[in-house]
Order: sequence, then C-alpha cells, then structure tokens
Amino acid sequence: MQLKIGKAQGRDFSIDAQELVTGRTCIIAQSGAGKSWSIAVLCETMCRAKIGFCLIDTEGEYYSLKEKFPDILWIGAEGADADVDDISLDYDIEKINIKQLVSKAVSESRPIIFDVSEVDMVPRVTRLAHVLYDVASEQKKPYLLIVEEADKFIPQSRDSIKKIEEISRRGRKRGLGLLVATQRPAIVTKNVLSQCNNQIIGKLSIDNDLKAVGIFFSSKQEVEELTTLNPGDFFVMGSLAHEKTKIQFGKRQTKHRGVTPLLEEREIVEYFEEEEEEEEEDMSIYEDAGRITRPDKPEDDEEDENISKLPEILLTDHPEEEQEKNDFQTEEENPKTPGIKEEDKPKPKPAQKKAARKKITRSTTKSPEEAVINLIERDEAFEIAGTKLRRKRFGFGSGERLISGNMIYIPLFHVSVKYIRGRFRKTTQHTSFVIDGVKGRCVDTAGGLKFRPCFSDYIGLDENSIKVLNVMSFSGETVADLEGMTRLKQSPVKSALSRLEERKMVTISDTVGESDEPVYVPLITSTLPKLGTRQRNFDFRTGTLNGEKWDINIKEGDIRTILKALEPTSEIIEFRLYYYPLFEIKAGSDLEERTLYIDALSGREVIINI
Ligand SMILES: Nc1ncnc2c1ncn2[C@@H]1O[C@H](COP(=O)(O)OP(=O)(O)OP(=O)(O)O)[C@@H](O)[C@H]1O
Repeated sequence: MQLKIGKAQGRDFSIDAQELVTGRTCIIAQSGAGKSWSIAVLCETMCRAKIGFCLIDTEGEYYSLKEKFPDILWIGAEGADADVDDISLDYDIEKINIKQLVSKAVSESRPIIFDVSEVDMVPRVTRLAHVLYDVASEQKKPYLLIVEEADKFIPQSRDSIKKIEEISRRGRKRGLGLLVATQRPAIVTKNVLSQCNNQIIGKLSIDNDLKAVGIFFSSKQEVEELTTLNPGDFFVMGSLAHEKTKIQFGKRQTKHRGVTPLLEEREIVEYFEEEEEEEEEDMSIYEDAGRITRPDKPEDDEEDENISKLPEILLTDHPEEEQEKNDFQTEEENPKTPGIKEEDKPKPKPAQKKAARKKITRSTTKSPEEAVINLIERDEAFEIAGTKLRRKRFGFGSGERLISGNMIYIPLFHVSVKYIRGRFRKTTQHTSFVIDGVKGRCVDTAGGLKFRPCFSDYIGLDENSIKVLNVMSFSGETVADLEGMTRLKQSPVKSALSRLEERKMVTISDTVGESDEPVYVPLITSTLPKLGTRQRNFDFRTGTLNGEKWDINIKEGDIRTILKALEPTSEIIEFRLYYYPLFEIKAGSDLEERTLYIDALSGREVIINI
C-alpha cells in the first residue's frame, strides 16, 4: 500500500505504508521547519488508511486530528481540553488502565493521541513503551509508535528510555514500528538514530545537528542544502521511497495547532510629499560609519570532534597561544586607526574601566520574564567547551578541566525605530535592531550571538555630547572644526567638550595656530552607526526565564537620546526585552580559572566581554 503525503517536483509523492508502520523512521528538522505539520499529515493519511498508531504528544497540539477522525482516542490529563471546543478528552491519563486500552487499540488498529503535555512525561512514556512492546509481542499486529521531541525521552547524554531503544531494535518483528521526531539529532541517542533505516530530514542550521545527520548523505554539499530548505520541505530517504527525494508535505485536513503567533502587520513606508526624489543610501544600523573599523571576530568554523568523556579534559602547556580576552578589556576593540601612531593614541584610564565593571551585576529571577528557549543542553555545551579546550585554543597550563556549567541569560532589547528621511520627498522609514541590555552593544543573533560596540560607548551622554563625540577622529579637531561638523554653535560644543573631558572620553592632544587653539581627540574607539532601513526580526521561541541573568543597565531613554542625536525625527516604536540563554562554562587548573560562554541556541562560542 502506498500513502500519498505530498509533492515532489509538482507530482504526487507516496511512501510505502508497510515501511512506515513497521519500520524505523526519524523526522529531523529544526523548530518551525514543519515537523509537527508533517507528522500530522502522516497521521491523517494513516487514519484514512485505517492504520493504527500511538502518537506521544508533548505539546498538546494534535487533538485537532479528532476534528476529522473521531475514531482517535485522546488520552491526556483532565484540564488539557479546558479550552478546546467540540473535542473532548476520551480518557484521563491518571485513571486509565493503560494495558487494557492499548491492547484494544492495537487489536482494532485505532489511533491514540497520548497527550503528556500536562503531566510528568518520562514515567508515563516509559510505561507506555513497556505496554506497547508487550501488547505487540502478544498480538503481532502492525502498529506505529510516534515519539515527538525524542530528545526528551531518548537523549544521548542522560538516561534514555531503554524500552524505546528496544522497540527500535526488536519492534519490527512484532509489527511495532517506531517514528521518532526531533529538532536536535545531535542529542538523541545514536542507539536509536542509527537504527532508523528511513529518514525524513528538513531544515537544520546548528553545526552539530548537521554533523549528526551527515551519515545519511553522501556529500557535504547535500548536507549544506539542508540549511536552505523552506518549512515543509524535507528529504525522504531510505526504504520509504525508491530514491532520495526532496518533497513538500501536503496540505493538512485538520487544523494545525502548532502555529507561531504572528506579529501585527505594520506599514513600512508611508509617503508624505510627492516632490523631487533624493538619492538615499541604504545604510544599515549595523554598518559602522566612521572611526571604528574593527572586523568581526572570525567564526570558529573548525570541525568539532566528538568527545564522550567529560569533563576530564587535560591540556598541555601552550604559553605561546593567544590569551583569552579579559572582561572589560576595551583596548583590544581599538582598531589601528590610519594616520595615528599606536603609541600616540590616548588610552582609556583605568578609572573608566573600573566604573564600567561596577555596573555589571547579575541576579536570579523571581518574577516570570520572557526568555528564549534553549536548544542546546548543558551536557552538549560541556562537550563543545571541552572540544575547544582540547584543541588548546585557550591553553594556559596542564591539568585544565571543566569545572562547572550553568545557564545564564543576557538581556537583549529588540528596538524598532521609525524616522523621516529625505529632504524633498519625505518618507517614513523603519529600522529595527537588537542591543544588549547590559552594555548597549549591537547584537547579531544569526548563527550565534555576536556583539559590536554600537551604542555602548555613548550610553548616558546628552545629545550634544553624543553629536560631538560621534564626529571626532583620532587626528583631532578644534572647537571650530567641531562646530562645522555638528552644526552646533560654539557654546554648546564647548560645554559638550568639557562634559566629555570630565567623563574622560576626550582629551586635548595638541594646540594649533597663534592663539594655541586646543585640538581634541576622543578616548573611545567607536562611532555610531548610521540609521538604515534593515529590519532585524527576533523570532525565537520563548518561554519563562528561570535562572541567573545579568541585570539591565540600559534604559529606553538612553537609546532614545542617542537616536535623537543621530536623527532628530527618530522615534522608538518598540523596545522589547528578551532574555537570551548562554551556558557559562568554567574551566581551570590549579593555577587559573577562565570562563567560556556557549550560545544555548547555536552551540557557538560567544565572546561576550561582560
Ligand atoms: N507542508 C507545509 N505546508 C504549508 N505550511 C507549512 C508546511 N510545513 C510547515 N508549514 C508552516 O510552518 C509552520 C511551522 O511548522 P511546524 O509547527 O510543523 O514546525 P515544527 O518543526 O513542528 O516546529 P516546532 O519544533 O517548533 O514545534 C506552520 O505553522 C506552517 O505555517
């Protein structure tokens, strides 16, 4: 029997029903890539073909299948259906005789939705796996166990439900097939993944996950293609199809409950006056304009090795290797500026650094706050950190080992701004960007957090001081130069300079002319970016923060003042706080201790300098 599940190159695409129901299949794709949708399509197709299955529903999102297929038995905790119209729970998970029910369902090929979204999942699923295995051994009828979010139940690093592993090895002979779905193949036990002779693989981006599915592809190029897939696009491989095929899963017959809540629609450009057009540059807020030319830290694109034993990682001495950047180290962000010798360049005074250090505090949250949900688990972060240490990139002596690893959240603000642009034809433009709430640096969230100085040096200054500081260069300017550059009058320039001098942000480096006009140079390294039109979305899945976090030092008013100095018409229309998870991994030897930060979504190392 063939089951039609979607389209490949415009044509209907079907898979082998026998292989799906009694074989071992994995569905792998990152969040939002269409796993739940695809599983629902498979379930709808099986319902139509009267094939029995039991779906472990961790999010309470599959009950809608009952809209069209009332035969399905929905088992869950009472209350799980509180906000569901027309569809009601069939059995209370706390009260059922699971053996009896499963036995009946298998014998009648009736589908079950085993909704564990409201209960302690692992014990329930362990019991279910035992019961299913026993029933299958007795009845030997084709029946499929579907495990959503398999990393919760059969993780690589912690205790995996052994019965599910057994089903993957010995279920087929009993007619009991297994379909496991995960967004994190790197952390699902290889005991099961290696048993999957069928694979349905969609979009992936995390390096470790791409590596984990590499075994199913014949070239690196094919694996790379996974990063470009759209939601609903999957490669179907193994015995399900004649050959590896890229497909788009078909439409659902029932409502999809796993939809992402959508942002409100916003108008992006409104035209004010239809007059002469002005040439506009599309400079992004991320494109630094002047003084600073610091390149991004190169990404660590070396291959990660697999390390199974942690944290016992010992290093040898490598004193010649680069020492890790110290926290609060601002000099190293200082680029080599053309036209000024390194030794002539004024250095920030230690007092400045001390002041900054005092501000950085952390606390443990008490009230519910919005936090991005981590994709990397602690053990995996340890593994990544261990690999880095083993490569001796941070070597500072033998006997170094991983000491601790905890999740810590960094506050990030998603800032949306509107402003008016154009001298003749005025248009309202929008731009949005992400800054960190500790120092006010611009943050790039794609593929692991990266920070740029951006607003950080300008926080807490008044508008005129910001204007003056922003136009200054290391070759130095007189008051008259600054008047011209900022279009401010002499007295506001002078008072701005004296405030900046007080804060040790500018200094006099020389004098010129007969009247010994002072020449001012900045003591900070970065200039502000230009306002652009690029919009940075912040579309991560969020939940409630629960753990340690850095305290917020940045206020909306600080950013508003800077934006006004950059562009007087600018207006902040959103200033939304999110907490972003990192793993703080401490490593050390008897002599020294150091901290590595691992992005809890991408698994990349983050140079945070807080
Ligand atoms: N085959 C498809 N056809 C049309 N839209 C799709 C398809 N697959 C996915 N989508 C769209 O992508 C969205 C995300 O899909 P889905 O909820 O299945 O992702 P997911 O991988 O299960 O994510 P998560 O792991 O976060 O639950 C859906 O709400 C739907 O809008």
